[in-house]
Amino acid sequence: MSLFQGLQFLTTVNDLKTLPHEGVEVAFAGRSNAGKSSAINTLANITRLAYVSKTPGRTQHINYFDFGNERRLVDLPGYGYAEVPERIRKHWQGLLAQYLSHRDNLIGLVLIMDSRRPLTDLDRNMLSWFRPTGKPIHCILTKSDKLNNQEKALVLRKVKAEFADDAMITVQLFSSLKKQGVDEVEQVVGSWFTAALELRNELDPTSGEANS
Ligand SMILES: Nc1nc2c(ncn2[C@@H]2O[C@H](COP(=O)(O)OP(=O)(O)OP(=O)(O)O)[C@@H](O)[C@H]2O)c(=O)[nH]1
Ligand SMILES: [Mg+2]
Repeated sequence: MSLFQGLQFLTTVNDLKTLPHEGVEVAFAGRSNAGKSSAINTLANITRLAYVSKTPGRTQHINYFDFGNERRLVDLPGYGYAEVPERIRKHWQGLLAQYLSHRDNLIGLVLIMDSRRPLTDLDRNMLSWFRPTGKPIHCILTKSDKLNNQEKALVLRKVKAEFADDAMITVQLFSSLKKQGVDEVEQVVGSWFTAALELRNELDPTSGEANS
């Protein structure tokens, strides 16, 4: 069975103090309405695993999903939604900064961006908090079904060029609508988990059963 096919909802948390202690996790971050929840549903091949809404700013919690073997996916609250009151926006910004820069369980960041407007200032904030950790980042340019082939090639080239000097950052196009790009996400995220679990087994050979 492919990695995402076994994905199940685990829990919802509202602050950093209640994050699970165990497991390794990959976080999905992105502007509100960029298509995070849709991407998670498409990857898992389940229509209503993560909540998709036409109203931006819907995901205002940290949702945990489980792949099995203590591997988790974290759906972070979308940022940049203007209708959210300033005080709440500040709160989540601070929380995201803390989470991305200090969370030990986190092994990689999937940054979801609308392929029509990637790398906004807020996306760059996320990158600036996470890049110092040295952990890998995979940029997913969503809603690629809205672009023609030439536009797709152009945006892919543009975003790749931004990070040409950083081997820890990879980029791909994705469409939840057309289910395009699923294999590539699987391959990248799968390789992160494999590397993390191998490292854990090297450090603690008694944890080997978690890698079966
Ligand atoms: N055409 C097209 N529309 C998409 C795609 N992915 C998401 N959408 C639409 O974009 C809107 C937002 O999608 P969500 O998945 O809820 O976005 P989100 O990033 O989870 O948003 P928040 O929860 O507010 O942070 C919905 O109307 C989706 O149907 C895609 O690949 N193609
Ligand atoms: Mg969402």
